[in-house]
Amino acid sequence: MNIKVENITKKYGDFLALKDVSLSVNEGELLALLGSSGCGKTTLLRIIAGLIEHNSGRIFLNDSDISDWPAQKRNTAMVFQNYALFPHMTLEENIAYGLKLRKLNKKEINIKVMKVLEKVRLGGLGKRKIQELSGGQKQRAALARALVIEPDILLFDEPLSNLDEKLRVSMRKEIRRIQKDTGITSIYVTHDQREAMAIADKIAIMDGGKILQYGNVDDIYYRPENRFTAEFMGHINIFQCSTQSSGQGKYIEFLGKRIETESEKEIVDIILRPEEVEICDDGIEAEVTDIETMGPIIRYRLKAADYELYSDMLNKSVKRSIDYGDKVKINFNENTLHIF
Ligand SMILES: Nc1ncnc2c1ncn2[C@@H]1O[C@H](COP(=O)(O)OP(=O)(O)OP(=O)(O)O)[C@@H](O)[C@H]1O
Repeated sequence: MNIKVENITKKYGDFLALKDVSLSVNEGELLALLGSSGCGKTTLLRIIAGLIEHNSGRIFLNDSDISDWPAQKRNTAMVFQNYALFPHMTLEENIAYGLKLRKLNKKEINIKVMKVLEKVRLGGLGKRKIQELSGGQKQRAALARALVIEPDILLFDEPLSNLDEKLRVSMRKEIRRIQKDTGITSIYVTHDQREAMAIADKIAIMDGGKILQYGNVDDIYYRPENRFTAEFMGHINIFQCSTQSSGQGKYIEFLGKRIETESEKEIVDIILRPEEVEICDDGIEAEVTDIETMGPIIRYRLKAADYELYSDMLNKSVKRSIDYGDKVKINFNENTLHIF
C-alpha cells in the first residue's frame, strides 16, 4: 500500500502541533520520522492510525481517502516502546488476541501464531508468560502481535527506546529484515539519527510540527537543505562567514579557498562534516588542540587560521602518530561544504 498524507494540521487547544504536513511512503518502503522530542512525530503517527483526529488535511491508502475511517477499519498495526502486551497472558495468547477478535477459528489461529513466532525467532517460547521474557524478546513479541493480523501498514513508535545499545542495534536489523521480508509499508518514529539511517529507505526530518526535509538516506546526510537537518544528522563543523561581491557574483573566502555562492545573505552558515576534513601532507596549516580516539575513528580538534574545527580520520589511515600541539596540514573538498 502507498500512504499519502496531504496538508495535515493538528491543534491541541490553541497549540499547533502539526502545521500543514504532507508526505508519502511508497509500497514496501520504510519511512523514518526523525526529530527531537515534541516535534509532532507521535501525533502524526497516531493520526495515520486513526487514534486521534486531525483538524484538516487528508490521508490516502493507495487511492482510498481514509481520513474519516475509524481506526479498526484502517488495518494498521502499531508497535510501541512499552510493548503494550498483556502481562498475565502467555506469549501465544497475546499474539492470538487480535485474531480472536477477528473471529478466526482455533486451527487457523494456531497456524498463524506458530508461523509468526518463527518469523520473529521466538519459536518454542509460546507458552511463556510475558514476565518471563527479556526486553528484546518482549519487543519481538510486540512485533509478532502486530504482524499476525497481516496489516497493510506497520507503525512503530520509538520501539527500541527501552533496550540497551547493543540490543537496539541487533533489534533494528531484525525489524529491517522482517519489514523487507514481509514488504509491509512502514512508518518508524525515532529521535535517533543513527537508527533512522540504519533502518529507513526514506527519512522525514521534523521540527516544530513541520517536515523540514524528506528524502532518501543519502539526500538527508549528504545534501541537507537546511541547517537543522545538517546538525541533526551527525557531528558537524559550523562557521559563519560574510559573503563578498565580485563582477561574476557572490563568493566567500574560507580557509584560503574562494567559494562561489548564490546566497543573497550577507552572512552565511558554512557546514563541513568532520569526515570531509583530511589531515594530509599538503594543505592548510593547522594545530592539533585535542584528540579523541573512538575505535576505528580518531577525532582531532584543530585550529586553522581563526577557525576551530574537527577532523574525523580513519584510525588506520593516519600515517604518523599525531600529538597534542602538533602542526599538521589539512584539506577538504569544497564541494562538500554546505552553505545556508
Ligand atoms: N493530548 C495533548 N494535549 C496537548 N498537547 C499535546 C498532547 N499530545 C501532545 N501534545 C503536544 O504536542 C506536541 C507534539 O507531541 P508529540 O507527542 O507528537 O511529539 P513527539 O515528537 O512524538 O515527541 P516525543 O518524542 O517526546 O514523544 C508536543 O509539544 C506535546 O507537548
